[in-house]
Amino acid sequence: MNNQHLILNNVTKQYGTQKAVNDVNLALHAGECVGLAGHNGAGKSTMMKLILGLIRPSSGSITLFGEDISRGHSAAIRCQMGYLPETVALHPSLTGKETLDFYAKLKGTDLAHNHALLERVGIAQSAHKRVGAYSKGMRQRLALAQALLGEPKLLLLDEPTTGLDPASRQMFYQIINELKQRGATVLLSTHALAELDGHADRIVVMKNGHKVADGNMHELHIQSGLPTKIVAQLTHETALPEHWQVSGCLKYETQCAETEKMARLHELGSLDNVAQLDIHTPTLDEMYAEFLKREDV
Ligand SMILES: Nc1ncnc2c1ncn2[C@@H]1O[C@H](COP(=O)(O)OP(=O)(O)OP(=O)(O)O)[C@@H](O)[C@H]1O
Repeated sequence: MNNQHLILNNVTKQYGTQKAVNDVNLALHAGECVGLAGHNGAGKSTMMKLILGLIRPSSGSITLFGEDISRGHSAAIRCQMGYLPETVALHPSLTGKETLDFYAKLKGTDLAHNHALLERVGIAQSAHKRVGAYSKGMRQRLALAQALLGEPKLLLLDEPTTGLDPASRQMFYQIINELKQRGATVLLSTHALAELDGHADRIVVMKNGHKVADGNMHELHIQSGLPTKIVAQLTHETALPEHWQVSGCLKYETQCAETEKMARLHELGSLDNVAQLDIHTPTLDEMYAEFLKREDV
């Protein structure tokens, strides 16, 4: 069975002379959480709007759940999607429950599930409070509940954790995990890159409308070309190749491409020779900075 929920095939979206999304290819699979990173204006929101069918591609095609949606979505496809926009405008005089009921009616989902949904995002006790009296975190939780209506198979979240406290972020990623386990696909854009480590299965980096990197942490490390640093404290004097530099008493360090790491470790010989070993891989922020330095786009 094809587990690709979404396929973007050479998708470009042009406004006048500017290409907000430029020849992007992307496939998202069932049960996958993909982080979408990029500076302001990189094309992240435009990509989400294209997937949602709010705008149409200037060229290229988009396939969602096996259906070509480049010229519009069917109602059946729309029901399988959930969207949390970057800025959520909720009516301040409605209560949390009334707000969710309103969106459920729009989406045609069963209102009977709404209380459980409010419980799931942790605001059931404030269900009858006016949204105008909610904190920013509570409003974001309510907006997330709205996006979860009807158990969507594809969830698009535009900077969902901005302004959330650590406990709310944790709850948020817990819900994403549950969705993934049920086979849903999550595409999440963020500026808080470090947060994606451990939560996103893959990260896509956008620059000036182009996709400049795509992969899991290990693949991004290889794509970035940044070195891995290995520091070894040995138990006794050992002859090592000259790319190992002395950095202390019986302490050696070397830098190499990620793909050479295992070969370098083998050079240390038996593990009995090694008292301590530290392997430093670049952080996601360092890799991201490296991708954005590239001048080819
Ligand atoms: N409707 C529009 N008309 C003209 N230009 C647009 C339109 N929408 C987006 N753009 C341009 O397309 C580029 C990409 O914008 P987009 O909103 O997709 O970026 P983004 O990565 O989501 O940025 P941010 O992180 O600031 O939300 C920007 O240069 C923007 O000015």
